[in-house]
Amino acid sequence: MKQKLSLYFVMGSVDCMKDPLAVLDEAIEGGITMFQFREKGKGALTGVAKYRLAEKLFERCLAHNIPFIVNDDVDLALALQADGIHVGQEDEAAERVRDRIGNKYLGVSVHNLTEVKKALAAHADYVGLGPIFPTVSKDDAKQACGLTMIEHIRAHEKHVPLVAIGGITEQTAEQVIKAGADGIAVISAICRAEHICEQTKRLYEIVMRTKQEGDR
Ligand SMILES: Cc1ncc(COP(=O)(O)OP(=O)(O)O)c(N)n1
Ligand SMILES: Cc1nc(C(=O)O)sc1CCOP(=O)(O)O
Ligand SMILES: [Mg+2]
Repeated sequence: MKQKLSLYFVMGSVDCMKDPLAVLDEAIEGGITMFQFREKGKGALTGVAKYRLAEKLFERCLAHNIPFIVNDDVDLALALQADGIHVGQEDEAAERVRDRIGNKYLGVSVHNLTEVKKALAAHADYVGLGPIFPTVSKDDAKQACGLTMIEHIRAHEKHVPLVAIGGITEQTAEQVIKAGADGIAVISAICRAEHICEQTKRLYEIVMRTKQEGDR
């Protein structure tokens, strides 16, 4: 799991400045290790249109052996037979989601150590900690928790697979991994890049090099 979390790309049509399929293709070519379909926000697709887009993005991931995770929508994840689901503290309860999805991947958003322990008790496969830095991609994001929260959680839960999210860029990725995250989850660092493939390659290289330097 920790390897899969290394460069976790989160995206929906609203985040993209061009065709989401083209964005995903370039990100895959650049080396993403996991993908989350997060169709959310003003102008997001719903119903059949959402399903059709998810289906096409999933096909791309399947062809390249990239785990395809659905954000929030457990019914969609089950209908597509996706690889997993990501839920937050205000979504369907993690225990119930675990019951519904069997052994598919379950990711849970956390903001502190108490929530990490609860997520582990619900048999989450990984936790998503954020926002580490201020973000432009989530309207209802909490206050940034900074690198110290990664260090704090890692000091108390040495083995939990943890991906950091929120405002992470090429400039901050190294510090995030050094603080103890197993990977970075990003929207804008990839979606807003002028050259998506090259930018993704740079992020991948930073994460992998920093993990190797730390023997992880
Ligand atoms: C990897 C990852 N971590 C955290 C989140 C945030 O989930 P949530 O708090 O449920 O907020 P929404 O993304 O649903 O707006 C995430 N999606 N992915
Ligand atoms: C989807 C999401 N969840 C967050 C959390 O704090 O749980 S922050 C966030 C948005 C991440 O996008 P960007 O890389 O553009 O900052
Ligand atoms: Mg959610």
